[in-house]
Amino acid sequence: MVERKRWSEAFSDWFNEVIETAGILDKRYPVKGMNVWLPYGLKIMRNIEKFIREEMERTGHQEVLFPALIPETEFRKEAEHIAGFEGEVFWVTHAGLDPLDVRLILRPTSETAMYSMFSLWIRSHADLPFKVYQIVNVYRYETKHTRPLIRVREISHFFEAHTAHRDFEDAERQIREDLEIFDRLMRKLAIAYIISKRPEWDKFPGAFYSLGAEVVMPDGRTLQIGTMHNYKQNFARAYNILYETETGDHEYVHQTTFGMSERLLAAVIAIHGDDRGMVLPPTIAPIQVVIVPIPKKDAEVDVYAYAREIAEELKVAGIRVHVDERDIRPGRKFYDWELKGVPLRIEVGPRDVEGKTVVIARRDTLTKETVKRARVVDRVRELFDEIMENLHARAREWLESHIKRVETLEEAKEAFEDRRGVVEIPWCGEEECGLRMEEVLDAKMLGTPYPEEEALRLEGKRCPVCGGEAKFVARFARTY
Ligand SMILES: Nc1ncnc2c1ncn2[C@@H]1O[C@H](COS(=O)(=O)NC(=O)[C@@H](N)CS)[C@@H](O)[C@H]1O
Ligand SMILES: [Zn+2]
Repeated sequence: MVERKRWSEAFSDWFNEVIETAGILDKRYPVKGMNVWLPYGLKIMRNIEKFIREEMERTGHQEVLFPALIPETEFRKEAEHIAGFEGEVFWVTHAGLDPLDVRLILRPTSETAMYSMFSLWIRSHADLPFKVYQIVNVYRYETKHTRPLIRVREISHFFEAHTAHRDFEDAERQIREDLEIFDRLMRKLAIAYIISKRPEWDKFPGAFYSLGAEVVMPDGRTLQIGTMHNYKQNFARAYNILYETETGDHEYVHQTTFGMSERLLAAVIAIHGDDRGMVLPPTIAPIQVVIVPIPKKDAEVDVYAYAREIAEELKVAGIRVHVDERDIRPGRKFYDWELKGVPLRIEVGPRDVEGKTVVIARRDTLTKETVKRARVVDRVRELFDEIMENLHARAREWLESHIKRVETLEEAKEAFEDRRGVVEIPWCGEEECGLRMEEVLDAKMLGTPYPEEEALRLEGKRCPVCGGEAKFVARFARTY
């Protein structure tokens, strides 16, 4: 197994270098926190979005597209939401030379753009459940250290699903559906994750509760790669979103949202990558198989024709394949495609042409095997499945080896010094004890495991701050 770069000083350098050299983003754009998507990176992101759209289709969410500019009057309707985002929005104050009479904000997320329209669109129980989503760029004036894909000021692939329901129970059903959608998506990316219910003091502004999905990055810090929020009727009251019930009464709808972004790609790059660069799951790789002809001078066989014939057969089989005919050394080609994370490389030399064989090299295990020409398509497909299994197993092993259950703050501090990751501590549930633990550990409380039943084994356990009976397991981590 190739030694992975683990710790922050190596990992963040590795990450920034891969983003640049593998052709994902160009960070030289002259606005801080805003980057240019390069063709290869954009193709990967589009493949991820394809799976998101499939899930939206499967679960009856309709795609919409809202304006990016929101009038201040709309933005200021829900008190908690304003408080949460006021310091994070970009303002548009002029059109041409004229100051605007109503200032506009660039959407940081689209609740305040959508919900006045929901109020016009939703009239009756027959309109519910109402389920829409969009994948757009949103803008947040992040003041912490910006990082490509991870913490940007223009989130260029912001997925936001917004739903409305007749009651709390149906909104809860939607949250369960979001968790299932997310789990199916994570399987496609071979990513292992945990879901935590955010503490009261760290919910999404305007939410009744928030769930966060976290992965553990190679430097041991966690990255939030998805969130689901139950808003109850908080926004419906502020935006007057009412529906007529079967008995003719009028009720405020219950709402939820579900959000993800290009952080999904950050997680794929970070978690599956190794010292040679990216390792892409075949599900989202723009090129799934690269064929490298290896000519020998004065050998009369034509390795290029053989390579093209194999490429054609793979293409017809629906596999994304590329023949690298550049006039450079094969070793240089191997380097380039390994950096770009292409899951399989097929090498063909004169001996392969004569023997009707090919050599297939796996990117995830860096192993090679010789395969009969006639078996190429079948073997490639088998290897894709093996690679997905292997990547998912490695991701799960990594995650599970970075979650530690302790009983005291001292043990927690040791755990963080040792390998960071997620530390689970018994907790009484009182806010001041939670905040105290964050302070002592210099870490954020991710929340409590969700669904709760997974986490018990608390009998007799005490809160390490107040000594009170522990009712919850609290998760802490150093986060991005
Ligand atoms: N600055 C950022 N850069 C990249 N991704 C981000 C950034 N801020 C948030 N995200 C991602 O966007 C997801 C949704 O953002 S959020 O604030 O948690 N939730 C919302 O905005 C809700 N309205 C759901 S759409 C987060 O889970 C996180 O994965
Ligand atoms: Zn306590």
